Amino acid sequence: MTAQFNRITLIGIGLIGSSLAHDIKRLGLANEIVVATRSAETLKRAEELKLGDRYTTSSAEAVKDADLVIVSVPVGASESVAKEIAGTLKPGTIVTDVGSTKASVIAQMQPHMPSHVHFIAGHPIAGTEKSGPDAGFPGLFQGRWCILTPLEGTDPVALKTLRSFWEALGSRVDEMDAQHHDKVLAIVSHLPHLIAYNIVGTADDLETVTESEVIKYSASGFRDFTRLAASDPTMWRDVCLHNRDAILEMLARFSEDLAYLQRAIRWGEGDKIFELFTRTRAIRRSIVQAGQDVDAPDFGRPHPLEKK
Ligand SMILES: NC(=O)C1=CN([C@@H]2O[C@H](COP(=O)(O)OP(=O)(O)OC[C@H]3O[C@@H](n4cnc5c(N)ncnc54)[C@H](O)[C@@H]3O)[C@@H](O)[C@H]2O)C=CC1
Ligand SMILES: O=C(O)C(=O)Cc1ccc(O)cc1
Repeated sequence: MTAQFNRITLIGIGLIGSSLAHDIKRLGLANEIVVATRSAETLKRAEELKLGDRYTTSSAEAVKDADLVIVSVPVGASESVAKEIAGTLKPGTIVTDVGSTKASVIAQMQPHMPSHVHFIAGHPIAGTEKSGPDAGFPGLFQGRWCILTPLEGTDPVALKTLRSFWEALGSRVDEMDAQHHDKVLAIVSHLPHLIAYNIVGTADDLETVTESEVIKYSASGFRDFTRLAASDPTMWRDVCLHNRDAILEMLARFSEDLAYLQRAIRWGEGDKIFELFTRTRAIRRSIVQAGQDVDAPDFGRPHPLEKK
């Protein structure tokens, strides 16, 4: 089978970049993978893991002659990468990213992109709490959604090519505008991470319960939060700063709803508590029914209700 791309350049080779490298190699999607990252130490590790065919700390060098460039760095580093690569991109290259926020990444990158390339921002809704080149694994994107946020005037052929790249990795692809993406992700991903960071921080600050008791008796509820709260601090600091408005809106809603629950508990309003818990239980059922329960043993297989 012929490769979909001759040369794919991966800028940033942490969890997402290295997972992409594993799959591009495994599925033969490129004749050559070029790996670029800022630190020489990370680059050396990527080479030891045989994630690419060529390695460089110069992003400008790495993108020369690339057909597809995928930027997988913390969202706050997007502008510096865009500036670095702008001068060496060849005509027709598709430039994309995987950042967890989209409006800010577009604002940082788009102005620097020469008119002869196709810049289309994207976000695979797949990951773990781990980071770095050792954290990646083949199959991360299988059965998961990838959201593309094309702009007015985005070339439909380039969009189709990028879509089929993600589909080749086993992802399902949706398109939406960047602002809407940022709102949706603020509630389904960013707020849960902030709640996790906060609850684990609260437990850490308690004077009347010791740290060893928290660890010893942590039922799965708390344990699930500690997994999310172990996520990369640089990445999540950047998400907070670069999806500020949507996150603040969701935090305000969350605080109001928490106050409602607090009041119901204070006044012994069992019916209100019961009604809320019944409603939320149904959401979990819908996730399972939609084939989005990633912990299920058959996750990633095409869902029977999904039209191919
Ligand atoms: N971790 C996750 O579960 C997911 C992360 N994302 C997004 O993917 C992007 C990458 O995240 P991870 O791979 O998890 O992070 P990571 O921390 O594992 O890797 C980041 C990589 O970027 C490199 N880097 C940082 N600044 C750079 C710069 N200025 N120039 C070149 N390389 C630079 C680092 O050396 C490292 O190789 C982030 O934007 C994140 O929001 C998207 C989906 C899931
Ligand atoms: O580890 C988890 O549960 C995640 O939620 C991973 C994740 C983190 C950030 C994203 O933008 C998308 C997915």
